[in-house]
Amino acid sequence: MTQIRLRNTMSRQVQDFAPIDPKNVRIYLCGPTVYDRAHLGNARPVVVFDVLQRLLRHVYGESHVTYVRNFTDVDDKINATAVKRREEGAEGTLEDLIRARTEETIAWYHADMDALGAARPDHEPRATDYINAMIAMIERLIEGGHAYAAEGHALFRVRSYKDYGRLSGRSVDDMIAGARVEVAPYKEDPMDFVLWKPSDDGLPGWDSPWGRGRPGWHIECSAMSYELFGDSFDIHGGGIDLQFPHHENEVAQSCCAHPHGEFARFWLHNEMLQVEGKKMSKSLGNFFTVRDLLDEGIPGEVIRFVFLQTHYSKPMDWTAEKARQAEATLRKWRAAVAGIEPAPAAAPSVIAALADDLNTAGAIAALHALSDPAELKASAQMLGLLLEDMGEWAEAPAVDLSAYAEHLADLRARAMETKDFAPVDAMKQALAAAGVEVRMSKAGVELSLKRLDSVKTILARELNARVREDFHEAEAWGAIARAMLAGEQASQENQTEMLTKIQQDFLQ
Ligand SMILES: Nc1ncnc2c1ncn2[C@@H]1O[C@H](COP(=O)(O)OP(=O)(O)OP(=O)(O)O)[C@@H](O)[C@H]1O
Ligand SMILES: [Zn+2]
Repeated sequence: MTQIRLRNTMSRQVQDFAPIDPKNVRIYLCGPTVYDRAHLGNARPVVVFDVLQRLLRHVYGESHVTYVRNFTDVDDKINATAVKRREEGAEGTLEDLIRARTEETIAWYHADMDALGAARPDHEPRATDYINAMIAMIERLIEGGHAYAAEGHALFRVRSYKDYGRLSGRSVDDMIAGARVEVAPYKEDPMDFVLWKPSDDGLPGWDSPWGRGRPGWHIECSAMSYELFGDSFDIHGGGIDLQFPHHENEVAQSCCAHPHGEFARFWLHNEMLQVEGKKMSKSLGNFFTVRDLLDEGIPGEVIRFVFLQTHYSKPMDWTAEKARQAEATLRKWRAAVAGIEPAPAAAPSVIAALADDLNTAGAIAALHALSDPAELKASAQMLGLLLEDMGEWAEAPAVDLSAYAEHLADLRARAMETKDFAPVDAMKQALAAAGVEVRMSKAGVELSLKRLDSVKTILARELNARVREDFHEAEAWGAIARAMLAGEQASQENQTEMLTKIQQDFLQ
């Protein structure tokens, strides 16, 4: 049997993975708070853990894995949207409006993650369906001296758990010194965190021994994983941004409520999708959604491929160039495997890479080396690529390069007379920069396409060159753009319209 090795955040080491019960390997992934569309960063854990569950099913058997990903549907931001809708005249109670908002967001989430080829988990528990389990867990914590009630709240007594800080490698005293804790009059200690808090009238709440209120975020995952998995399970995952405090607090709650269990044996954290060195996040506002990319015509499979080219433990950026290259590779592979049945087994090289702490980049490199299309298909499917139901792609735009070649040949003929080769050089450079490979010899001009930037990008470069008063370069970009537009059979009118629009955009 393949030995899977995984980096365990708890031990900070890559360890051999052995499930508690090989007939039921259990993974829990912290899911989204369903108040809005998922941004691209939110999709990274989904893709990473989708590959992990595929690998586990491959090794332990299709039906021997239980994959759980929750929906957090108790949240101030959800409430705020519902309140706003009610103020705008929407009908129904606040509960109805909240439910409508979460249903809507869950449907978007499913559609977006389906488009990335991520299999739906076996269970998708919603926090609001587990309130009683959360209350029961808090009561156990209070009985055990690990929590206390104060002013309508229930709080976890952090000093009662000696291993607090082990997962994130922080000491309680450092945390206090760093003052990253909220001081509140009802807390015994500033480190203590909320298990239950009162709800204002007019906001959703549930009756509890501490009054009408709602659960804190951390207790949700502890209670839902306990209900579905019991006191010990195999792998707990999420983004590295959740390591502290969310996961640290989950460990404290679960281990204190069920001291005979181990809670999660392995902790796996994916690094962040970044934008210019910063985490993509709603709060920083530096985000775009998965839907934005899909609407731009970027297939979900391309998004998945781009994610998998970086190891999950490394930060990464999204770039248009990465997407372009991923698309080119996938087009090539899709053509190679069209109509072919996948081989019965994936290539050992691909499995070996994945088993080595989910080395997805290594697995992709191994895919490139496969020559049998049936094996390529079976192996790519291990990564959730080349799946049957990912839909047809639009044809790649056929680009006729003859117009460019003719233009370049004309320029060269003219340069032979004038002895001014600057226009030829400018055109060659522009073509290369736009993604066209140029070879010129006595016999003629030979062009081949590696990729081609959009007309809009090219026209922006033309304007840029004009602003710099580099007229040869500007002329070269202009020639490329005209040839492209002609290739796309844009009417003369369209060309002018497009040019004007782009000039306006550019000059803003
Ligand atoms: N930039 C990112 N890169 C990778 N994973 C991320 C990123 N941002 C959030 N995640 C992960 O997405 C999952 C869902 O998180 P959650 O719903 O709490 O995010 P959010 O609150 O909408 O995001 P934000 O962090 O932008 O406020 C979590 O596992 C989280 O770790
Ligand atoms: Zn969680």
